[in-house]
Amino acid sequence: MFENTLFDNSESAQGGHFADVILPVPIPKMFTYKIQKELLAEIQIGQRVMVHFGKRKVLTGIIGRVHQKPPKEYEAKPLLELLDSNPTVNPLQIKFWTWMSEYYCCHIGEVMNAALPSGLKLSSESKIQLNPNFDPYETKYPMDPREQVILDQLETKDELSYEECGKLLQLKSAHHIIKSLVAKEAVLIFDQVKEKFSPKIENRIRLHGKFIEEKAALEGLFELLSKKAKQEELLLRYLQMVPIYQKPELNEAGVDKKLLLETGSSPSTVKTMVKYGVFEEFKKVISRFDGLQVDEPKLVELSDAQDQSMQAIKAHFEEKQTVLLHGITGSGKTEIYIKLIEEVLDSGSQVLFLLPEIALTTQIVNRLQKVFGSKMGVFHSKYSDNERVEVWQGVLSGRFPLVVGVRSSIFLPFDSLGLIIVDEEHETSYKQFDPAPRFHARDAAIMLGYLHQAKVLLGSATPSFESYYNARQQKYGLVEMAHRYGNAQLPDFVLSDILSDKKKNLLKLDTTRQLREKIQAALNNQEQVIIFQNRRGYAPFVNCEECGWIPECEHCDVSLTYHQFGEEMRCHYCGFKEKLPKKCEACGSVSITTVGQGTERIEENLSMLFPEARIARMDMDTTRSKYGFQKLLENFGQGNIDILVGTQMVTKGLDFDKVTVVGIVDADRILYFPDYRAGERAFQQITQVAGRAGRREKTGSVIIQTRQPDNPIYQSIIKGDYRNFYLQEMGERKNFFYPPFIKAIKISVKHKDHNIAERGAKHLVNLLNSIEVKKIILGPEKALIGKIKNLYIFEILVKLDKSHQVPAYFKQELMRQIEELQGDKTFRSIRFVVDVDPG
Ligand SMILES: Nc1ncnc2c1ncn2[C@@H]1O[C@H](COP(=O)(O)OP(=O)(O)OP(=O)(O)O)[C@@H](O)[C@H]1O
Ligand SMILES: [Zn+2]
Repeated sequence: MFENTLFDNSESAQGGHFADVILPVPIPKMFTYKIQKELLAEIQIGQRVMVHFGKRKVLTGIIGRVHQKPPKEYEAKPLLELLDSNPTVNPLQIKFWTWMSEYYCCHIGEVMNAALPSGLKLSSESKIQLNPNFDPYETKYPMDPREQVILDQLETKDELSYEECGKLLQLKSAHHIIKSLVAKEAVLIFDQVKEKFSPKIENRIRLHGKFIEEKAALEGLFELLSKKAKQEELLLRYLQMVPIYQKPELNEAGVDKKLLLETGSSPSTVKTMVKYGVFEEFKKVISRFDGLQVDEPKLVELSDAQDQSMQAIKAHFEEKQTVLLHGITGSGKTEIYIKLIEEVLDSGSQVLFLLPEIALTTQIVNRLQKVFGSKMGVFHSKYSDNERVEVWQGVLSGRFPLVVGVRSSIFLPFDSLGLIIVDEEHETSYKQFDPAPRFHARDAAIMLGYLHQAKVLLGSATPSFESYYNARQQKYGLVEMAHRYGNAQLPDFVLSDILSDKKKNLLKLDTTRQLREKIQAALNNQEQVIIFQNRRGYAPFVNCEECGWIPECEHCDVSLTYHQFGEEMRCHYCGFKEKLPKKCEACGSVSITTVGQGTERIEENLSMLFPEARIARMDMDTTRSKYGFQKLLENFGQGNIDILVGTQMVTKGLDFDKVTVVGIVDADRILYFPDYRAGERAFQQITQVAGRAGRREKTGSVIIQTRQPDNPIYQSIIKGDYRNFYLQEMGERKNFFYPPFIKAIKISVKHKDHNIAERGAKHLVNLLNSIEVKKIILGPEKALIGKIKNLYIFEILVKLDKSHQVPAYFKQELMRQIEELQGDKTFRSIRFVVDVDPG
């Protein structure tokens, strides 16, 4: 049984076999449990087990190691139960988790927690409910008496926890009983913290079995119905949809009742035929991935430029693991991805296609779906846990050799990746900020590729400076595409001077004359407009005109954003809400005004300026629902919207024929962010949003509203001069010791007491200074937002020499020092948040 490479047989002591178990909790090590003799033959690395943790808790863990070394500090408890007969997690994944915990300074249990959908992590809090499909009189499975006890109980109670089931049966763990009930489709498991599972259920109709078994019965039926036209028609329709003469087995699954009714029969006809036993009606839980509409695949031929790029990528792959595809907006990178994916799938390997955010998935998923159909699993952040489990199982079973997903899809149980594509690799949403592991999915994907010996393709019109640097250093292959697909031209840029318009009285509701004229022209031609402003809400803050008082959040060091919808002020950091004050709380004046422009106000302004236009807004507030995005984008695509106003969500990946004008309301705001990356980000954001304009025949226009039209960065963007801009910025980064020339680690020290936080941070800096490696330590300094959710925050920035071993050694010492500090009574309750390669 122990062919597994991770099995360690080095030491054989008395006391039998032990398993080191990874538990989903933030503790430094794996916990060791004793393996009962009867489990020994079955146990494998990567299987899920249930174990006792602490006094009362039961948790699901993963077997990480099997050995014969009893733990020194405590007596090993026995495992409670094996949940899997085959491993849920493969050895490559355990290696990947281990790497991630070491690289990003966190615990492997935290990685496990992020990696496994909660549906796979049963705990004493997990619950079961009756499967809505279950009919005690119809089930084909016999139930054993203990199973019956649980089922009886569920007749009167909506739900039972694992613990309750155990008590009911007087068992330490009732898992095997529950497992069997799940297998018999009698119960469903759900996680208490998540909403209860509401399976997707379809009413279906099938012909009664007797007509399938005997042809004569069916002929008899036709005779019987020869005088009942409506019923006969329905029967014929059914036979058209389900060709039982050729394939009798198809009858079992029947057809969706809705579909059958759509062919024109009335519900009462169906009802009558069910009543007389011709048809059977039944319910079926259906997979969320069944029945996805797949259109006819569109055959796409690569252009010469695309073909050359594809050949160049393949040539680089001969020598290098990673290639950066730097292709301008609209150059047609997606079609190249598709061709590469096809080749890798044909060779029998798996492919992972990473996207930064769901906003992007809608259009690309549709495009990929047309080519790859049911081979493709989709994994995004708005999916419910059950859908995640379904994708997980689909990867495990081989149903989905291709997965398109957001950053957490790097954790799926791939075992033979051949290619990983990271689209829009510069995107900041690849970085997870909270909670740990604070990983960057692009960087993690490169490690994942290395573990699988898979190729990694990074794609972007505006590569991150890190990737471009690596490409110029020859670490990655570099392929560049400088022209748009077809005859499409890059858009024309207009730098529209806000101050000069203001002087001339041409500024109306914060729009310059040029922006208004361009929008009007687009509307006249039935073209579409995208307006970008990276602030949601109505106004970024509220202000007393007399004394300058600004309402702030009670729990955070930030001003409250005014949202017109709901007429309230909200904190974007903690969710705190308050009504708009009628009077100033400082001086009592009633002259309260809203200042600045969020997307809500821009939408309102535009509707006053262009009353005939159909305007919609796309930001976090309008896309909360699962299909919020999709609906908005569909509407926009169908031409039901003339102007789309939005936050960074509108800047990425969108590919619509009719967009000819893009307006950037306040470009300067993007530039003046106190961060060494502000320039890089501004270049990326503005280039990306501009890239949505004029992607077909007609050349688009981009209007950048600014107070400083002479700022050289705008010139670089307009000229599309990425390389020069990069070289300039990199000069500064080198001089001032910023990544990629050094490795950065940010440590945030948080506590509800300002003093303790500051003292703890100072103390840590002293300890870190004594670590003997080449480094610069900055801080502690009060964070830019000094308090969030009632915790004061001090930050320490460490800049490390990148040479071999230095960062690894430093991180190890850092974690040790933090652990030691937390041993001190004063500092015990401090939260230390370590962020490696901070965003
Ligand atoms: N070989 C081809 N045949 C037909 N149409 C193509 C081909 N290649 C690209 N296109 C079309 O050109 C447009 C731009 O391509 P695509 O969206 O792949 O660009 P991109 O490089 O991903 O741009 P961005 O970085 O802006 O997202 C799309 O509408 C796409 O359908
Ligand atoms: Zn707050």
